[in-house]
Amino acid sequence: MALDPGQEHARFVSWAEKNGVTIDGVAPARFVGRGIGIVAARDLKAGERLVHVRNSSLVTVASPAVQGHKFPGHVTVHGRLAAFLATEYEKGKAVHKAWQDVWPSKQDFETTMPIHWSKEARECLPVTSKVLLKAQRTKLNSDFDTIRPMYPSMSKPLFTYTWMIVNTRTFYWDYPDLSTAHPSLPKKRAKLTADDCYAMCPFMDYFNHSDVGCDPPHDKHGYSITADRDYEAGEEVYLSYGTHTNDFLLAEYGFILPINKCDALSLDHIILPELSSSQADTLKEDGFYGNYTLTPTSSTDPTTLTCHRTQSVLRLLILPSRRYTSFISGTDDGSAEQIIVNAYLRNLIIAYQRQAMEISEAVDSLSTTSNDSANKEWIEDEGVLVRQRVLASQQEILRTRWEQIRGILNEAVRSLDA
Ligand SMILES: C[S@@+](CC[C@H](N)C(=O)[O-])C[C@H]1O[C@@H](n2cnc3c(N)ncnc32)[C@H](O)[C@@H]1O
Repeated sequence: MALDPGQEHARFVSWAEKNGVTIDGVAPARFVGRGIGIVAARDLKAGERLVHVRNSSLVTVASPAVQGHKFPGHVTVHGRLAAFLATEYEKGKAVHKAWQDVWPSKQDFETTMPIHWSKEARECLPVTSKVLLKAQRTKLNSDFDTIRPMYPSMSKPLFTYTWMIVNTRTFYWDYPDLSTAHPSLPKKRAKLTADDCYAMCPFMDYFNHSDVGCDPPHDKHGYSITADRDYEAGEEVYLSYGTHTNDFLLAEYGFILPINKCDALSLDHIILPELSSSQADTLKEDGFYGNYTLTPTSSTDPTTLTCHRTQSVLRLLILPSRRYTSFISGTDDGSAEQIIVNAYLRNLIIAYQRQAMEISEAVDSLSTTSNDSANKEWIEDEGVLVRQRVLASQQEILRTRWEQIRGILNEAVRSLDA
């Protein structure tokens, strides 16, 4: 159900409309469990343009206000935007104050974003989320270290907050006038990487994600969002942030979808320890080391469960190496050995099921007394009840994710047994 979002959102919408955002037929609303999102304010037809955000309303490293900070060349785009927002944040009259006022609070992030969870709760994350989180923390720390000499008084908690705002609220932007956009950006479009292409986009950052939703295409004039289907007044309108698994969404955005057609599980932590060092070398040489996925399926054809890479590594593990070679070279489809490959995969999945049960039990026994769950000042101030509420919401998301994982593994075993 769409609830009234509050006065600060009405103020922001009016600020946005005066600052290059055109809004038609949609409005911000509060949704239980999803914070603020976008609701259809009237019946909408597929293809109708709902939002347009002018190029000059975006905040990118090419925006004059960000360029004004003269960040040294080695500061990443993510770091520049986070430092810019952090310096703006404490100004009572910041240009983007109305926008800032509608962002999630530090406390919201400390509840939902795994980077802020206790070590004990982080230990209960799926392996893929843990790997992403480690990379996220490394990037954040490195960005803070490069920024600190310019702003010695900038606090790490504030920088972490604005860094997470950038992480959860930016869109892919590849600068229409790239050759003059910013001296630290490559001059040729082909040289741009995803790490260069961040834009903060007012109003568009209200949209929540779904695996099926509107796309946010952009051109030199800015971003447009059109309805991907008909909507009835009162329905939530989602964007698709991309083809993301729930483990990715959890680490990078602090939520999971109840049903996610893009979901998949990594089998790396189950398969890689089985490899001898020479098998690992062979796979690296052939470009088949890691990235082994299990795709949810209700099909009784077990070959739809795993990707070609997984089928390849399983063959290297249990068959003579020439059988592996003929499989990866495509001279043999491997069907003669499929039964023993499936049996081996089944054993690996059973081992994964045991781990999933153990971690689910650890989630149930998480407690508010863990060493570092009490180190957030605001939680200390608010006392035991808040700490319990924060923990309960982290446990709920972890329980749900592990139930999903167990469901995928059970389906896989059923499919292999069929
Ligand atoms: C771009 S913002 C969307 C607006 C945000 N809900 C807010 O309150 O400002 C992305 C954040 O919204 C939340 N979110 C997005 N899609 C969601 C979904 N389907 N379910 C739950 N939370 C979602 C997550 O907290 C995510 O980090």
